[in-house]
Amino acid sequence: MIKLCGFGLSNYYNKIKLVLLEKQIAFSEELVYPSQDEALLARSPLGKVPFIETEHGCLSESQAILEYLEDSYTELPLYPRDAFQRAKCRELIQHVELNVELIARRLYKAAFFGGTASDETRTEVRERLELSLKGLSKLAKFSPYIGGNVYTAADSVAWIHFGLISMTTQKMYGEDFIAKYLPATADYMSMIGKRLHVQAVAADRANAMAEFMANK
Ligand SMILES: N[C@@H](CCC(=O)N[C@@H](CS)C(=O)NCC(=O)O)C(=O)O
Repeated sequence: MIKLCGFGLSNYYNKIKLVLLEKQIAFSEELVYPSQDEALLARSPLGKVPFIETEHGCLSESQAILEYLEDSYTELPLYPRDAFQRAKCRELIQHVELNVELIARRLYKAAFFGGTASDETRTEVRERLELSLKGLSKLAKFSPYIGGNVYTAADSVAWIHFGLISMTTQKMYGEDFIAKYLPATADYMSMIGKRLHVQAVAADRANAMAEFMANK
């Protein structure tokens, strides 16, 4: 059985958890926090989460994990069948993660964990986020799903990251950039939020947050 390793506040961990649930793949979970411990580095080379344990060995990087799950468990596909549409789905995921989430990530410490961000960082992140979100607004369809009329892996990814990015920009700039540049996300997020497995992930994440706050 697949073992998913990481912690419930991690957006990339929750991305894979949601994919496992949507594809109805049996899995167990192991609570693992990122670190540079040798024991962890042997399982995840940068000490990051998530990673999964499979019968073949460990696998890190959430997108490699998602594609492994998609290739190995074909019954409930999360990518379209058509090659071009599959590529469009991957294109959306790449834009959300590389051009938006990874940029916003530079502010997470300052926004949520008592860190600081210089004025230069704040300005640079703002400019890059605004450009990227304008670009994403040209790609995202929200009709009603992000890539069109079928729920795909890109929706699992978008739902997970959009919420966190909204909170980050509200905290850092007093403005929700996701709502500003992707206004259709208001209806979209509440529609996706009604899905059974999305609700399960959201509930587990809320518990993880309560635990984190209690131990702060
Ligand atoms: N590209 C990685 C990103 C994973 C990632 O950044 N995970 C965070 C937790 S959400 C982490 O482990 N951070 C610790 C670190 O950067 O050292 C993936 O898609 O799996």
